[in-house]
Amino acid sequence: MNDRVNNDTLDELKLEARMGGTGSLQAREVRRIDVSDFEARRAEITEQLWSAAVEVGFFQLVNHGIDVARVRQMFADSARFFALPQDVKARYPMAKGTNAGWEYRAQVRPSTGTPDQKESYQITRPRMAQLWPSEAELPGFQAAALDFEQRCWTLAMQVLSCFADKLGFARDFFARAHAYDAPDYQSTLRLLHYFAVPEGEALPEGVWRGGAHTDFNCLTLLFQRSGQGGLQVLPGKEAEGQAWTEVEPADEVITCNIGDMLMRWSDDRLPSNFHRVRNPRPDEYQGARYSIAYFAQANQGVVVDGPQHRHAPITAGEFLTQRVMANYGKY
Ligand SMILES: O=C(O)CCC(=O)C(=O)O
Ligand SMILES: [Fe+2]
Repeated sequence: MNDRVNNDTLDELKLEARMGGTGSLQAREVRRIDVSDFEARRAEITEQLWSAAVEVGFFQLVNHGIDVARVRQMFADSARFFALPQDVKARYPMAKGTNAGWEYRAQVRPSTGTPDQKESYQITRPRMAQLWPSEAELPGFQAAALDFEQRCWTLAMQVLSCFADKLGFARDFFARAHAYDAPDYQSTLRLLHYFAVPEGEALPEGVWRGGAHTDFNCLTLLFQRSGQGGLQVLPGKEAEGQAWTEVEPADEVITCNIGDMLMRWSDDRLPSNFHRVRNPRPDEYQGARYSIAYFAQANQGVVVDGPQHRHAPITAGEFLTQRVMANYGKY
């Protein structure tokens, strides 16, 4: 590792550690970008995605081609998974650093120092040996999840192809960097379940459903359910101000955010952004919250190197290891 890379990591960690406070709230427009008729409207869509990404760092896709019935089915499958007995889920544990398998109240963000009030099941296709629940435990689950994951990849690659055009890369540059059938593919579909808060109870100060963080990857597609709010975001360029914006959930839209890997790959033109999931207030729906995230992150052996080489080249595999180490001190 050279000095420049080390400094990047330290600066990011310092910033992350400062993000644990409540901050303030600020209404901001969350741009909705219609991606229907994608090939015919590519030029227009590219401009809209690029300006939302550069100016804000998060945005929403509508008419994105993943049918809402399919999204709802995936949420139903996710709920079926999390409803399995604990000892069944425990047969499919996530090994550290693999982004594959089940974890329970385990993720501690540097911003909070306390475990997020959630469980998750992550699917990273090449690492799933022994990690799929059996057909007897959860009929149809594996096939449905794989189908959904592939749809997410296709959509993420469409969005990234627009960024490739603007960055001066070949249009299929990111699709090759995230090659679907490669053994070192490491993009992840993550099912999330945030626990219900018992009626009349409030979680203690400093405990979050999801502590503030940036994502490490290139692009995140985040699916949320109407009525299950709590996501708050901070535009990348305004991180220091700590004025958070609430994102209203809706079944039909996909909230996207830029992650640290694409920030680096774009020579920092596309900012990653902090986000978090707050606890429900006593006057709000306090039941369980489910969300689904697809993290597009380049295959392990691919070298991340921006068009203007602002940062030292690094493989996507090393980059992720470094981010995990910086945040958690171990891999
Ligand atoms: O559940 C959400 O809305 C956000 C999840 C998230 O940010 C993550 O898993 O990285
Ligand atoms: Fe995230």
